[in-house]
Amino acid sequence: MTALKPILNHIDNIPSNAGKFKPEKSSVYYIHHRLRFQTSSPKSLLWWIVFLSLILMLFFLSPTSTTAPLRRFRTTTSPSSALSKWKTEIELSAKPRSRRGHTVLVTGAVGFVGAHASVALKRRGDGVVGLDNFNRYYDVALKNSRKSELLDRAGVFVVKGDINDDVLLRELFGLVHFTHVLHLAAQAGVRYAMVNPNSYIKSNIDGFVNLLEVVKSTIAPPAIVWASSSSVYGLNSKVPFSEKDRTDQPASLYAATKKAGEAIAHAYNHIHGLSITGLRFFTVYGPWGRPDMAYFFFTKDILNRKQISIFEGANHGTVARDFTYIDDVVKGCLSAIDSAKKSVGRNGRKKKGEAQFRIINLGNTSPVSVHKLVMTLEKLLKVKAKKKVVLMPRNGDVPLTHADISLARMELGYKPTVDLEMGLKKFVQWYLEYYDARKKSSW
Ligand SMILES: O=C(O)[C@H]1O[C@H](OP(=O)(O)OP(=O)(O)OC[C@H]2O[C@@H](n3ccc(=O)[nH]c3=O)[C@H](O)[C@@H]2O)[C@H](O)[C@@H](O)[C@@H]1O
Repeated sequence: MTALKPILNHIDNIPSNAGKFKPEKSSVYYIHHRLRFQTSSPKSLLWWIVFLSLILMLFFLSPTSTTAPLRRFRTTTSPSSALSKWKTEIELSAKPRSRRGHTVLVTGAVGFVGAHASVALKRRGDGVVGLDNFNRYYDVALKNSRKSELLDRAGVFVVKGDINDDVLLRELFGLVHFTHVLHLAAQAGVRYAMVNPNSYIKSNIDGFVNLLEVVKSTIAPPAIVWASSSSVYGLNSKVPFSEKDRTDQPASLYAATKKAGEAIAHAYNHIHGLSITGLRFFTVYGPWGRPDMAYFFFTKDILNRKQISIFEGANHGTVARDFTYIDDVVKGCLSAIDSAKKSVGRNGRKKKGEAQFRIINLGNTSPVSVHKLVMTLEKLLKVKAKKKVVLMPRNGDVPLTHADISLARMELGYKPTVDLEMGLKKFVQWYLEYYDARKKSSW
């Protein structure tokens, strides 16, 4: 294993900036030197064959390997024909129906908002390519279902890959001239940051920077629209939350990484002339939603007669969220794409003028308490919940979110139309159908 170390280190240490990649002289020399030195006896020759096969196996199976585009083609067909099929599918999916249509790369395409937004873009005639790493933060079967039942049906091709894989990103941007990137790939969830803090840094900071690095060095960089979060308002107590309010008191690491994302976006806008719009989503919910969110697991637990915890603030203070229905958020994303101005920098060179930079709230602007959320679910599910009221733990949550959406109205013509009762009705209908069908198919 010590002999493997230099090579494994080399694979793990691929720099995030493509173009800077050079094989490390020392490790190549080391292997070469050891090979020459040790192949003198037949026994050591055998060991070296085993050793080299091991390395090759590790190299091709490693999830972060730079051979990502090639690894996809361990199929029955030859690698080159599978590669050209992959490229053709991407090009086909990227093609807008009309000359005025956009060509959008959607990161996090099998995620909740990503899947809905990709389908909406494709349906109205834009070209769409999805990118997603299908990670295991929550049920991968649900992600696969979003792919097969929503994206495949709409004709959106999804590349399986990570935003940290700059080789793959460069390949995609080399293949397709994207006019826009809808960047939704992220580590979501406020409370999970207590369990796995590094995943937030890896996706929301490293991944975002990697994407921006690749985008900024393309010949004609696309405009970027990306998902920030209402959580950046943190301990801000002035309501409703306006984009002008302070956002320097995050209550979770998740919020801190989203706030950092906004600062990073500003730097790339300022230096490289990238057109960037950050959308602060407010507790988005609806069909095909995220199982880690309260409305989703409350539904599951209520149906399973399992106790649920309802958070309340100090002195029995109400905890409430500005729950925003998925269709309203998707409309906001599409308007943000349509109203985005072009980036002004190119080829990584400095900008020639000011590029557009926006941060916009996408909320519902009518907060509802968690108690009311549960009562609505009880009514829709026709099951009484086993409730336990507990003091909101200090692990990322804030007592209240409430969006001021006047900027969204002005910039995007945004107008949310679905209230929590109507939205939950649609969610519950989907939930029962989806899990019922799965139960039946497993019988
Ligand atoms: O809008 C946002 O910025 C964020 O919205 C959600 O975060 P959150 O609003 O905390 O949504 P949930 O985790 O679904 O919680 C909803 C409400 O239920 C409460 N809750 C949660 C869990 C629980 O066991 N009991 C409970 O009362 C929370 O305090 C909160 O008020 C998402 O999970 C984040 O990814 C997103 O960025």
